[in-house]
Amino acid sequence: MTADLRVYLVTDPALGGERPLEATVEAAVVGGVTAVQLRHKGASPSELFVEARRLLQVLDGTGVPLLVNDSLPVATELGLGLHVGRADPDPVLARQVLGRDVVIGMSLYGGRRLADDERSALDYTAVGPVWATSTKSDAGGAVGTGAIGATDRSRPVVAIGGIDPDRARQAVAAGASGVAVVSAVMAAADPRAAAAALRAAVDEALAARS
Ligand SMILES: Cc1ncc(COP(=O)(O)OP(=O)(O)O)c(N)n1
Ligand SMILES: Cc1ncsc1CCOP(=O)(O)O
Ligand SMILES: [Mg+2]
Repeated sequence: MTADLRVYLVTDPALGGERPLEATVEAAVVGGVTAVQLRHKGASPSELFVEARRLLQVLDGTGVPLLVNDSLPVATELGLGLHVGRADPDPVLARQVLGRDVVIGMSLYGGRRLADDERSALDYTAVGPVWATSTKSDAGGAVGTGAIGATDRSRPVVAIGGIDPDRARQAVAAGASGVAVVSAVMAAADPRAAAAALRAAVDEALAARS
């Protein structure tokens, strides 16, 4: 499936204070987020189901796809896209289970190349952390924008890790199709404005590239 990944919001329940998750996502979509991933490490499948259903309501009619992090059962049950990493479900199996109509992406670490079957299963890959981040404690050190160009580019590449609008511009200039952000939107006082600033930066950098 072709996905618009220009500004890809990855959620984190630990950020945003008292503000409900749905309120942040709704504002971020108004601001210009083009894809949303429900990421809630440590949540039980039933918690993920509840949260995903709420986010589906928020996204209904917007055209913005919802993915879930790590959980093939939740993606399968609710017809969501899926993001997987190193120790997660195999994307080739996930594609067989989920079909062609949802977005599937995978984190690529250490310059790993894609096998042919992975390439055809995946809609995008993610590289990071491009800049240092405190959002994911096991993310490792910053890999820098050079890693974007060095990543297998047979699928669209999304940059993640420490992204703000200025860095979003740099990531796109280095070859990314879009940026994935957690704290820049989830922890923002005004998530709509934060998303709009990121979207403007990405669109500007994409236009400058073409
Ligand atoms: C868009 C995007 N990029 C990278 C990740 C990280 O995935 P992973 O390496 O599996 O780590 P966890 O998110 O599961 O902690 C992501 N979720 N989304
Ligand atoms: C989930 C994930 N994967 C690599 S870095 C990261 C966290 C990025 O969070 P932030 O945008 O707050 O730096
Ligand atoms: Mg994972």
